[in-house]
Amino acid sequence: MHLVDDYRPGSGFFFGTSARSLLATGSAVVLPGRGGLAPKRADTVLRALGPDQILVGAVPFADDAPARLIVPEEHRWGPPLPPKAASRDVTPVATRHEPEPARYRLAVEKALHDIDDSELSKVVLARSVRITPPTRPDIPSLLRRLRHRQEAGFVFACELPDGVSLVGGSPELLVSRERDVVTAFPLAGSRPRTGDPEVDAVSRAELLASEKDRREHAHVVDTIARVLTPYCVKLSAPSTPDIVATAHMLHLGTRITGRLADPLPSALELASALHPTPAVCGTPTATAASAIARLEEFDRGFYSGMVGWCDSAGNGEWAVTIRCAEIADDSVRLFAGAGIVAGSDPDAELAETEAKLATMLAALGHRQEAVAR
Ligand SMILES: C=C(O[C@H]1C=CC=C(C(=O)O)[C@@H]1O)C(=O)O
Repeated sequence: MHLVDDYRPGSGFFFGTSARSLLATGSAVVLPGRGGLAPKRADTVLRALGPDQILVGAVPFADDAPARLIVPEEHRWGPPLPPKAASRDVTPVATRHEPEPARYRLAVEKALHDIDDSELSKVVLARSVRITPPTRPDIPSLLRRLRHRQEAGFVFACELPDGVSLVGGSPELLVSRERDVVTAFPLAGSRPRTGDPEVDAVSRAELLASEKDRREHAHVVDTIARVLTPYCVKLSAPSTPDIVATAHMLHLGTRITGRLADPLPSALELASALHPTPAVCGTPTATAASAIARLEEFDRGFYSGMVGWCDSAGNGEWAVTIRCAEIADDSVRLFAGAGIVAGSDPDAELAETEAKLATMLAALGHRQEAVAR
């Protein structure tokens, strides 16, 4: 028995790292407010919290979409969630794409023109896939299987209005704050991981040597450093990225750490100052956000937002809401995106989003039917 087994669909929240797990239930306070505004208002709520109270939830990608931030009735911390391998009987599943893969490719081509013709340097273009599983997935089992594919990252579940559960296994830390120490660990620049050690060794080397991927990565590191600098007395980041591996992907990643100045901002204030980073939006942010609104054909919802917790002292952890799905009674909607910069190849970006979608699909026990291009 793990505390995840007490997760209550309808009113639960779970956030697990490799160090510990957090389970929250009920809602003493539901914060009003849309996307970007909700975390700003939350600061007043944070200051009014009792010493044992926390705030948990998820913020969507778009500034004008409603956030889901709550003060739960109760919460418990526990040991890390033990991983569980998915069943070996992986079944193919019919998928509905938004947009169709060929249109996604076209959107990448249009983004490449925008990058040539305007101040846009990077834009993250996403796609969504809807599947209809025979029964609604059981959240504790799904979280255990996601943990198996994401041992170093974050697994989360958050109940949204209208009976929808947001569930995912994200490899990316947006920001954490513990006393006066702030950490961000942005990822950008990717290759699919095959599981064949020789092929993956070549991909790792290629990724580290790729000028295009290093540029795509640098946009995120530079922006995060620029946003965090005014809050810090000291901030450092290695000049060369590392490789962060998940079950399905290899990413370039850079751990950024800093010492915060007084008065200490809360983890939520830092997260909302950073969101949306160029790992999910682009550079410059406003130009990339309008390119996304023009080129993507679906509503991102909570995908590419942030999910996490913050306590009354302002400590907390917020992950980037990727490798996730919105689960409803009759369907499951998965999301994945890829960063586009000058030199990106539309076919490779489409393949990258497919590999990213495999994280959730495999945890759900499925694989996608071959995608027609
Ligand atoms: C936007 C996603 O991934 C981000 C995180 C890691 C690598 C990324 C990339 O290489 O494009 C993306 O920036 C996603 O998984 O949907």
